[in-house]
Amino acid sequence: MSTYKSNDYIVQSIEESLLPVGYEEIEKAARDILSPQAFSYISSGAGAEETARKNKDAFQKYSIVPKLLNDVSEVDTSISLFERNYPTPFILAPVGVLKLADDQGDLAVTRAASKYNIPFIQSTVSSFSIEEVGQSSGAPKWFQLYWTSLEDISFSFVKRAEKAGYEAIVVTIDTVTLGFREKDLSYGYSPLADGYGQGNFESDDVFLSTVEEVNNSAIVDGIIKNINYPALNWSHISKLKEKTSLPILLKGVLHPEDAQRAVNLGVDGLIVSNHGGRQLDGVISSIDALSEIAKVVNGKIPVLFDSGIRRGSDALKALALGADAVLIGRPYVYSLAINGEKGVSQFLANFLQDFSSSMMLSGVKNMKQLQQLKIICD
Ligand SMILES: Cc1cc2nc3c(=O)[nH]c(=O)nc-3n(C[C@H](O)[C@H](O)[C@H](O)COP(=O)(O)O)c2cc1C
Ligand SMILES: CCCCCCC(=O)C(=O)O
Repeated sequence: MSTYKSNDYIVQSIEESLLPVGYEEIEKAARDILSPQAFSYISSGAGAEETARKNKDAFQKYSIVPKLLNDVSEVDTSISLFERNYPTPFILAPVGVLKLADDQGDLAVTRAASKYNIPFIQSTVSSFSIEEVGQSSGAPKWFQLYWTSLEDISFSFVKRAEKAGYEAIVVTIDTVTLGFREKDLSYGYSPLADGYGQGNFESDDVFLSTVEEVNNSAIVDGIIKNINYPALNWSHISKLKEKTSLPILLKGVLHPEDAQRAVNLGVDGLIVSNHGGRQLDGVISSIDALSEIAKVVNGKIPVLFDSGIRRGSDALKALALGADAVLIGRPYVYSLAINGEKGVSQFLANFLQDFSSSMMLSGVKNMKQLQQLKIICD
């Protein structure tokens, strides 16, 4: 369903109110459920968490200027991306090690996503394999690639994703090495060591042929060695283009010149993101980076956005500032921790209600009108 009438979802929300409604309450409930280490891994940012804070604060600088009396009795939230129609402009961001939040991890998330036909981007370091996630539900699936130091492993993942029916490859470019995450370091904690991030690796023949012994610690060491790849550069993206016919998106773009170069190279889409403040601390908030990048790209390829989306009005601002679609991250991970598949499903119902109400209250009834919505910056 892509057209909403007033309060389509709210009835469902009240009947199934197992999940807190507001983001802060959801985060608090997840904190109460998860171990301190797990909560810290999900919630924290790198360094002094300056960027993680900026992501949140920056949204408040932007104000919506509604234009009213436009008969919004029905709003159409549908979009089209890579020649496919989607009922909403939302996508679930790639999040590794989801078993940390719930035993069913990626499987629970994709089942919830399928109810709303929302694409799920599976992480390279997912808890389940491409094949398991591929078969878990009818949700559209994209694959997020951490380039590996042994290229054959990267290409093996891409081929497996193609075979399993995935519809796009998202190359994360901001994680050539892991950010300095002070809280995780203080705890001495890595969810990889708990075995939560090896779904794709333990089922990959090319990777397994590189480890001396097939046991947990060899696999974990192998993953860490492989996903740290500081040599990543534009030539790898060109090479990937030759290897797959799937659309390729770059995730983690913040500089307009990188956006321009990606367009020139024939990349199919960009994700403006600072990885939720988890990589380089001190970088620009994603929302502050968005408009300039959208301007440079000028509609040539889709510009997606993440980092800091918590509510419908945040999504509204990002879409009005030039995003073609928006990725949701931490809110669905906390909802998963609180109530598994049902938690994610409930969160999405509330989020969609919030978003469609926000459209109505802004006086816009479709994505085209949303792109024209006036936003002022303090
Ligand atoms: C626990 C966690 C794990 C993540 N794992 C990945 C990952 O494997 N690959 C990736 O590209 N991004 C990963 N991200 C970043 C998200 O895709 C997204 O950019 C980020 O969550 C956006 O910030 P927000 O959640 O604050 O909105 C992860 C984020 C979190 C919170
Ligand atoms: C400790 C393993 C890290 C894998 C990378 C997952 C990720 O992107 C993140 O932000 O965390």
